[in-house]
Amino acid sequence: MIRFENVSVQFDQRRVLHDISLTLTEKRIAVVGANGSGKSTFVRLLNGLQTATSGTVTVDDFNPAKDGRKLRRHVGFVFQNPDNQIVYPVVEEDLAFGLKALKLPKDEVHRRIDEILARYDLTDFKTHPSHLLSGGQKQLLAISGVLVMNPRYVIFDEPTTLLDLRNRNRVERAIAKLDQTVITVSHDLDLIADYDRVLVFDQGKIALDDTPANALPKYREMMA
Ligand SMILES: Nc1ncnc2c1ncn2[C@@H]1O[C@H](COP(=O)(O)OP(=O)(O)OP(=O)(O)O)[C@@H](O)[C@H]1O
Repeated sequence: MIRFENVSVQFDQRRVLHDISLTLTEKRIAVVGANGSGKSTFVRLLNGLQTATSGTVTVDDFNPAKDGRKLRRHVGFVFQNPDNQIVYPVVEEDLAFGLKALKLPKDEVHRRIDEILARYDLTDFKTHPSHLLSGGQKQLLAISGVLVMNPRYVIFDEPTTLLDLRNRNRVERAIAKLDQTVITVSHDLDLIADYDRVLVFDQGKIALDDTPANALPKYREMMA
């Protein structure tokens, strides 16, 4: 369970999140809103990439402000641009990178890597240079690098923005199949149309908190 209690975030003199209080228990939660409304700041609070200026964030038994390292294994984060996420020059090395910190037996490391490559049709690219993958394959590799760690939550920050329609659809299907709790920031409203809950951000506050069926038509009106 995720809980925000009176959470605000301020950069210099500017408040970008205002006194957010909520509890998240749903399996698929979408975060939408205009550019600069605070969506990324909100989700970055969930794995300690961002700390609250005031208030408390709790993710299960973790306090992201204090348990950053442990929490990053519990809460995986997929960035918009996979180039910011893929750090090693060869596909299998990139997947092994995070796993090293878990100190797993070698055969378990290989098993997890082979399983995730197979899941996303990347097996043939196991020993390929990561930077030569297509944009869609890179995004799937970035997702694989997060999932191979078996996180409890996966956050996607605009996962389809840079993709063509075919790869967008692949990523949509990949997200839909996940067992984890998923929190997705997106401007792609079709991507989140069947989610359980939508949080609509407006100038650092939650303007709407509802099902997609109720929230999205109102959001479209807000943006008209
Ligand atoms: N590290 C930072 N230092 C200063 N200002 C920041 C920082 N991070 C974000 N901001 C500012 O906070 C506000 C909210 O940014 P945020 O990235 O959370 O918005 P967003 O809703 O995710 O926007 P977008 O849809 O454009 O990605 C913006 O005005 C942004 O410029």
